[in-house]
Amino acid sequence: MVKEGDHSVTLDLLKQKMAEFAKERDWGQFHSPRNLLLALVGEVGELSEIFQWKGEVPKGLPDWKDEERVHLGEELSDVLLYLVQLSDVCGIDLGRAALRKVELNALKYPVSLSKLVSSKDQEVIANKTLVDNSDTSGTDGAESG
Ligand SMILES: Nc1ccn([C@H]2C[C@H](O)[C@@H](COP(=O)(O)OP(=O)(O)OP(=O)(O)O)O2)c(=O)n1
Repeated sequence: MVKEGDHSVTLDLLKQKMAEFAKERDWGQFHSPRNLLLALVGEVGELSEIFQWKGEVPKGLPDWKDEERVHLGEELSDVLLYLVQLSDVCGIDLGRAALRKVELNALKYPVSLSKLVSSKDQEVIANKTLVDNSDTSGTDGAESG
């Protein structure tokens, strides 16, 4: 049984456990990349429902009941477990890929740059991807720099 603060939980362990889970039930036949992606998206929907209509909630969720926290942990886990399985059947080493992405992010958004610009511009940089990908032409088009 996993105890609180147990640092032995790794992506590899989760990958092994989920592969075992699927094998024991002969569910590998259903775990195609597309099916796992759809299951993942479904769980993201369930995760979203927890926050739906609540308005903004403070970090740490100070006012949440224990059972709400447990539920949140379960939905976060479902998302992670499907993501781990999706990566596995696609032959992607998720840990390595994520670590590489962390390094790429650091190159793309250098600390030196964030210290040069105002906090308003930092917000713009942090949301740049969202703005770039948004379809709305009504944004104020604010640019950093
Ligand atoms: N074919 C399947 C079915 C389930 N799971 C695993 C991954 C998730 O961690 C969890 C998802 O189970 P459910 O589909 O029962 O979803 P919930 O646990 O969210 O239940 P519910 O949708 O009833 O709230 O079980 C899996 O790997 N492969």
